[in-house]
Amino acid sequence: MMEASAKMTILVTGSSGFVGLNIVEHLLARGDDVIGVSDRPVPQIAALAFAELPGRLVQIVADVRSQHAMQRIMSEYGVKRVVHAAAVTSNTARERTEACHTVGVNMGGLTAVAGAAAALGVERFVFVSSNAVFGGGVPDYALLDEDWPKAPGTIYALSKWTGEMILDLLGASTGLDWVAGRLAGVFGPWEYRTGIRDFMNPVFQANTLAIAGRHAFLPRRGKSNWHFARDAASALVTLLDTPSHRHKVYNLGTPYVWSIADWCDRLAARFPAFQIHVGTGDGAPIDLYGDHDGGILSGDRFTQEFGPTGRFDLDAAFEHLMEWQERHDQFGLRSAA
Ligand SMILES: O=C(O)[C@H]1O[C@H](OP(=O)(O)OP(=O)(O)OC[C@H]2O[C@@H](n3ccc(=O)[nH]c3=O)[C@H](O)[C@@H]2O)[C@H](O)[C@@H](O)[C@H]1O
Repeated sequence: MMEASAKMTILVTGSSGFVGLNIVEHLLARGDDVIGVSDRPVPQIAALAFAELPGRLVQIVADVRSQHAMQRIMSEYGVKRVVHAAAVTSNTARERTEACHTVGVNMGGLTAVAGAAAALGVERFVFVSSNAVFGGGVPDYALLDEDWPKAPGTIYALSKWTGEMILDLLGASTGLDWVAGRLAGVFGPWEYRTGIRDFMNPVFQANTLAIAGRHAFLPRRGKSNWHFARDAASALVTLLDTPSHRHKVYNLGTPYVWSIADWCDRLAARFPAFQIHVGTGDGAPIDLYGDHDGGILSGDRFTQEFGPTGRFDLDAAFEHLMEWQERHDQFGLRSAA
């Protein structure tokens, strides 16, 4: 059962990151006040867009590893609920080369933020986890349930899985009402981490519209299980709104495979003057009509309990991303159309 929405003050860590920005936007749009905490400020373009929304955003640059700092912030602003999305994310240089830092931020940061929330009796805590906990050895496009064997293949993945266990212990000893949403690969608005050349965010150059992907992540064949950022944020906020969840962990993603060719057809129809080039970040071509080459499908438990929020609606996602790019004129879309 979801609670009737009354205006609230919600703390979002990692508020300047890709997923965090989508969560913040969702909350501000429905009128909640957000205390955004991260180690860098929200990009100016996002801050300007968010200023037009009904909710109010207070930005604080702070170290999520400091329980003292987190507790002071929560206490000062009367924070009732927390979404913890700050992390050293996967496939970044730091994650690959500084394991100690990744462990410190992802496990230490989680423990500090959750510890502060527990100490203050915050009513709900959502942890942004990852389906990386399952590792790479899963069957192609199997619909994984939450209890599928874990096999973290990186320190990042291990830090997310351990994070869930930390919360389990902390919840048992303090009564903290926590829940984890394990994200699948996410794409969409506010993707700044890898720059604008990210999967499905088209880049307009001369008369070519390039869709270039994040190295290892982009399927080389024409199917995908990627999850639209707005849907991911909406699913996480649904978990935030729900008291005493039936389960502690939810895989969040699309429960089915969708076609990159369908996405490209829409782009071609929208921008007939452009040639469309589709390739991976390293220049390798993608066979748009080929068979799939693996991925994890998830979101079944979420969909059964909360409805279709976790499903991927290709048309809605396409229109939303086009509208977002038009609004922010990210890629010279106005001159391109
Ligand atoms: O897909 C996923 O599975 C991932 O999705 C999300 O990552 P993204 O949003 O894609 O990553 P990114 O854009 O790099 O933002 C990181 C944010 O953390 C902040 N951050 C980082 C390090 C630090 O020490 N302190 C800090 O505040 C930093 O300032 C920024 O605001 C989840 O948040 C992640 O937990 C993981 O589950």
